[in-house]
Parts: sequence; C-alpha cells; structure tokens
Amino acid sequence: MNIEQGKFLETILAQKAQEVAEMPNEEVGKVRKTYKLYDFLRTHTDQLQVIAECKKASPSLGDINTEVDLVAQAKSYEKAGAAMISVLTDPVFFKGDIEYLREISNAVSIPTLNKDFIIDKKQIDRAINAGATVILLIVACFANDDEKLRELYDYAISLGLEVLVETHNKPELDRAHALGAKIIGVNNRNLKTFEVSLQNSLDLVQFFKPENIYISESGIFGTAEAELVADGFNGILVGTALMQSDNVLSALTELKVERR
Ligand SMILES: O=P(O)(O)OC[C@@H](O)[C@@H](O)c1c[nH]c2ccccc12
Repeated sequence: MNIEQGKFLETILAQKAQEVAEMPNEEVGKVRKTYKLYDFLRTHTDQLQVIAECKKASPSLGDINTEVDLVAQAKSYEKAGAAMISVLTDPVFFKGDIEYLREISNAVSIPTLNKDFIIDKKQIDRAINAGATVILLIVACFANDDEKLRELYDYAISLGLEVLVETHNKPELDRAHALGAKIIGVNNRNLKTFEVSLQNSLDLVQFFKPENIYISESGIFGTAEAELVADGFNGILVGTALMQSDNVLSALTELKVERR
C-alpha cells in the first residue's frame, strides 16, 4: 500500500478501523502462564534486557526478511536470552499475521507481545486467545481520547495482561504516567514521518519515575546504540537488526550491555 509522506498513522488507523469492523467477536480465554515482564525487568537490572521482534516487513523499509521461519527465529531469540518476543500481527503494513503470534506463543515459554495498532477490545480478546501475555497500546493512536486509552488499558489489565504503553514525546509520556502505566516504551521512530533519533529516548530520561520500567524502541542495531540508552532504560525493543542478522545469538548477546 502506498503511504503519503507524513500520513502513515492516519492511513493505518483508517485501515485498522476497517479491519476491526470485520473482526469476529471471540470468547476470551485465560492468559497464557509465564513470568511477568515487569517483575523480570525489575529483577534483571545488571544488563540491558532485549525484547526481540518478529517482523517480516515494515512501511519504512519494505521487505526485511520474508523467507524466515518465524517460529525458529523466536526460539533462537528465547535461547539467546530475550526477555520477551514481540510479534507483528498487522497484515497490511508489516506482513504480520495473528497466526504467527499463536504459533510462536505455543513454541516459547517467555512472554509474547502482540505488536499491532490496538484500538478495540476485540483485538485484546484475540491477542489473549493467540497466546499474548502483553499488548501494545500506542498513545499516538488516541489523539486526544484519553478515555478510550484508559478503557482499553483497564480492560487489558482486568483480564490479566500486561500493557506496554508506547510514547514518543513529553506530552505522550505525561499521558502514559497519568494512566498509571508501569511499562512504558519510548519509540525513537516518529510514526508520522518515520524519522528515527535515539536522542528522542535520551531527552525523556529526566522525566522517568523510579517505580516504572522503560523500554527504548526502534533504531537500535548494535552495542553502540545499546550503550547510549543503557543507563536510562531497562530494556530495548529490537526488530530489524535481529531479523537481518544471520547469527541471532551473537547479535542479541551484543545488545545485552552492562548497565551502571
Ligand atoms: O526494527 P526496529 O527499528 O528495531 O524497531 C522495532 C520496533 O521498535 C518497531 O517495530 C516498532 C515500534 N513501535 C511500533 C509500533 C507499531 C509497529 C512497529 C513498531
């Protein structure tokens, strides 16, 4: 799909609304049993922890790795010491599939994140039934609608999920804090322009609260970038670098740098 410059988020939200309208209601089951991401990150603070992503393509890069066996990829991530596996389920822009999440969740014992643009409770029920233990809520998807953001956040928590709340700037970080989010992501990629800057993560560290967990997302490729964010952040979310690597073990190990 062609996306006009600066209009990505708008385009995907329109597409998402259509997708959700056609999505069947599922009777929601129990959340898969694994450790809590929050607890794991609170107790594993010596090294920067890695959330490793299964992503075949993206709107900014096009195809990243479409031939890959995602279940094998996820198992390699787990074996290499990832704290969680993130699985893209958006079919149109990321060549994802809810079935990837199901297959991967069945094959690993660590937490799995449903990486999608979640705007409706139906998607949360579907995530649980596909084995996710964490969902993503992107503050930018709820332009000025804190009520909707809170409704979905509370709904997910009430069902036993953990929620990664994604922010990009100070106003969004303030909204995540107001929500009471405990696991907060800072995306280095601007979802409107696709511009990536690690400075974005670094600028927000001064506003972090000691009781929360913070994840720096996107644009992290190796030790150099990992070290830049290692002091302020508990973990990083890495997709492209791992999907393009022919040695997942060494690529992931290189990212788990010491923290002070
Ligand atoms: O491939 P990268 O640059 O390592 O980025 C991973 C992850 O942060 C990125 O996929 C992402 C962050 N937030 C998102 C929201 C939707 C879709 C994708 C994303």
